[in-house]
Amino acid sequence: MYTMADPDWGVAAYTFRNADLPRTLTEQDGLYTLQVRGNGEPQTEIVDSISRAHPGGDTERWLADLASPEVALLTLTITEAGYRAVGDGTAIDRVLAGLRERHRAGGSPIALVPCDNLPGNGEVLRGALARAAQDEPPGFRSWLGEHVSFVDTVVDRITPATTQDDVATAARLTGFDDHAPVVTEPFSEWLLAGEFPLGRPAWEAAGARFVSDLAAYEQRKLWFLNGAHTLLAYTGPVLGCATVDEAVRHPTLASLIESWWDTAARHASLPAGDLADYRERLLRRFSSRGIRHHLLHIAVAGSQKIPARILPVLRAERSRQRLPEPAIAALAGWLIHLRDRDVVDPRADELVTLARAADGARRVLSAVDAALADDRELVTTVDDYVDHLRRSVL
Ligand SMILES: NC(=O)c1ccc[n+]([C@@H]2O[C@H](COP(=O)([O-])OP(=O)(O)OC[C@H]3O[C@@H](n4cnc5c(N)ncnc54)[C@H](O)[C@@H]3O)[C@@H](O)[C@H]2O)c1
Ligand SMILES: O=P(O)(O)OC[C@@H](O)[C@@H](O)[C@H](O)[C@H](O)CO
Repeated sequence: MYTMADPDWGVAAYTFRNADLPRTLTEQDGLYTLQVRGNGEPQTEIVDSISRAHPGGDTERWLADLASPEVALLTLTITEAGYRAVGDGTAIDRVLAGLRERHRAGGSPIALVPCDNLPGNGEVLRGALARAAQDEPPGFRSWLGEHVSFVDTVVDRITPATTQDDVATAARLTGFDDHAPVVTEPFSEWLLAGEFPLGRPAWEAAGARFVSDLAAYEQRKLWFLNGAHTLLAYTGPVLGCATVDEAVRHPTLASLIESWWDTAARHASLPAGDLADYRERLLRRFSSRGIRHHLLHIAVAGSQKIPARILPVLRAERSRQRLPEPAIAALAGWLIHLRDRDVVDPRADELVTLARAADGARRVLSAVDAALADDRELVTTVDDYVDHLRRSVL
């Protein structure tokens, strides 16, 4: 959507696992409908920035694109877990293969732009590629260090998975029989920090902002938005809520969210006025009836999200001897999820076994933070909160 603001640029899009989506997009000339849903009738826009769409398995094409000096940058949206996966066929492995090809073909510089919800996502990607490249020849490794730029980003726009109803609505609104529409909210923020050695689209024409340091914005978004989503994703289903908008209307969860934001605000870096505006707007965004954002879709890969979103605030509170209820609730809800649900997480097997042990709270905490696992008062409180949450259902 941002790239559409600059007609000089286009996107060659690759999926990782999904072979149907590139086929669908190719059949409709790369066009798709963006359905923006506020509280009234959805607004629609046809996005035309995808020039080509390919399945990730099209290795020859991928390597040729990455080798081409016409390609100035690569954005990645591969989930938090995608940066952690190592070995053949992983996203990091494929990016490294592409960069190797680029180096061989003359070594034009390139910017890598990760768009996943991780603190310091540019640095996370740099670290993952450096680890994957440790046995590569020194010439290639020094090229990676000197000619590949890592751009930090914060992407802030709630965009749930597309449903069959969304497909039907898109067709009704536009007359275009689109099989790959995207539903989103009116709010949109994209912040970036880093260098683009071969240039970039004029994304600022569509509202992107380029800043020198993203840390405070990352913290605001990951703690306030994603932290609240994580809290709701693990507690909401226990209390019978299926979506974010249902959860923020549930009195217990609504008060947990407010309490989470009060707690996070005590430790956040941005000025209080900025945080107050952000949370006021967040409440409206979460309450929107136009967006059906399923909690169980958000409740994946807790092991990658809780350490970045909940634990920094919890540690800061524990250092002041406080036991913040919303952070305890998030951990208790996560334990219940690990015990009762089908768990999707790169550490699922390990975590499910730990959670189902007699001292599950301590063991699960030890898998994400050894010091917190030694905090007996915290562990007991999480255990008690599991019972409290379960009793709340009756
Ligand atoms: N949807 C949103 O509201 C939103 C907003 C801001 C940021 N994000 C970030 O984008 C990420 C993806 O969200 P989405 O809504 O597009 O999800 P999605 O499920 O629609 O897409 C995830 C994509 O990542 C790929 N993937 C999954 N696991 C992977 C792995 N281990 N390695 C490589 N690729 C993998 C999938 O094949 C798929 O193409 C989120 O995890 C989040 O960090 C999402
Ligand atoms: O899988 P996650 O938790 O990183 O993301 C799920 C949602 O919280 C997320 O997609 C938000 O909608 C998004 O981060 C809003 O900008």
